[in-house]
Parts: sequence; C-alpha cells; structure tokens
Amino acid sequence: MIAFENVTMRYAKNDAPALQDINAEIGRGDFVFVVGASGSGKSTLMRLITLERVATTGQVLVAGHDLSTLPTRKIPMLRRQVGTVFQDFRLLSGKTVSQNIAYVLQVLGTKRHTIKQLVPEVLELVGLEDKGRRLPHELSGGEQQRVAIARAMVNKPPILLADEPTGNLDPGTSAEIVSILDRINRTGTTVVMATHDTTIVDTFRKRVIQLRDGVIVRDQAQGEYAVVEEGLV
Ligand SMILES: Nc1ncnc2c1ncn2[C@@H]1O[C@H](COP(=O)(O)OP(=O)(O)OP(=O)(O)O)[C@@H](O)[C@H]1O
Repeated sequence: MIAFENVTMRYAKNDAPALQDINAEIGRGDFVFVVGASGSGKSTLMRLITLERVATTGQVLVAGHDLSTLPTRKIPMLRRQVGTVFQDFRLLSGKTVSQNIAYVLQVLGTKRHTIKQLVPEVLELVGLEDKGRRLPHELSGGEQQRVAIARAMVNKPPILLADEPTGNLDPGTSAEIVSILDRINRTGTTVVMATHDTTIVDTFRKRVIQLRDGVIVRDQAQGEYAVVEEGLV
C-alpha cells in the first residue's frame, strides 16, 4: 500500500537530510505508529505520502503509484486515497460539524442526496450522530478531533494518516481517539499515526517505526514491541 525505497529528503540543497535512506513497507490494512523525538522526521514522512513534499532521492509508492513520476494532474486522485488528520483539527470555524464533512464531498462533486446519506453515516462511525448541527467551538477537543476523523474518512480512502492526532488532548480522550482509529483500521483502512505519546504506543501495541535524526532505528511488528526506548520523546 505504501513503500519507501532508499528515500532521502532534504528541504533545501544544503540542509542536513530530514529523512535519510528510508526503507519501509506498510501493507494494506496495517496500523503503524511512527515515533521519534521532535525533529526526527515523522511529519516529513507523512508529507511524502501526500506529495506535499517530494523525495530528493529514492522512491515513494502509494496505492500502486510511484510518486516520483506521478503527473501533477493525478495528485488530486492520490490525495483522495489518503485521509489526513492533524493535531490542530483544522475544522472550518464558521461551518457546522455536518457542513465541515459535507464540504469535502461537495468539492469532489458528490451528488446532494449521496452527501445527505454519507454525512450521518460517518458521524455515527465516530460517535457524533447527535452533534451535526454544532459549530466546532461548541465541541470539546476530543469531539473536534472526531469530526476531523469523520471528514478524513467520508470518501472512504484506503489510507488514513494521523499526525500527532492526540497532541492537544488529555490521556483519556487520546485513548478514545486512537480507539476510533483502531476501529477504522479493523474495517480495512491502512492507518499511519505519528505520535510522541508513549502511553498510547504501549497501550495499543501496534507496529512501531521509530525515527532518530531522519533514520529508521527500529521497525518492530505488533506484539514484538515491549518498552519505549529512552530518547523517544
Ligand atoms: N518546512 C521545512 N523547511 C525546512 N526544514 C524543515 C521543514 N520542516 C521540517 N524541517 C526539518 O526537517 C527535520 C524533520 O522535521 P519533522 O517536522 O519531519 O520532524 P517531526 O519528527 O515531525 O517533529 P515534531 O515531532 O516536532 O513534529 C527537522 O530537522 C526540521 O527542522
């Protein structure tokens, strides 16, 4: 589903690499935590998957596409296959919960009656079926993040990227959010989540890719993972 082959990425020609010689394969339906200290390259890895940034050398493959040769006109098609969720929710403040979600579908040209059907379905998926008419500021942080997840999932992308989705949330709410991601993963969606949260990583026991200074220093499958190493956060 996602593969990195000898990927190095520099933001500018003379910068130290933000990622260096990355090799990793993330299969269809996998759930992977990407961990590492601040600046280790987690967000950069995510940006390569959405083509927000391009690898300097090496190949990134996503859903069967080699991103180094993907024509610009196909980038929207790629992005439709990858839902994204961020630490700061990024909801449109003047739109209700339902409107925030519907907006994605409107932009894609989805028919009105289909939108009417899909929005309540995805709100139910994240447990917000009774909050569709609220504005984002009328919701808790955890609820706002659930809206962001619903928005990311409404067009049923095969891949969901979550960059520090629990960074602004308390531990209990964080666990709820990751439980929702886990549930989404169990329906077949590939989930890649960057996090600093060692409790979450220890609790959910998924595959862990650990970065340090742009290099993968550990890639451990679900179950093998024991204790988060010193230097992670
Ligand atoms: N837009 C940018 N321009 C130049 N350098 C950047 C840019 N974004 C990130 N970097 C550099 O790339 C490296 C990796 O940063 P990245 O944001 O991927 O790390 P991270 O692990 O996601 O950190 P954090 O946990 O703080 O979000 C760092 O050295 C950072 O300074």
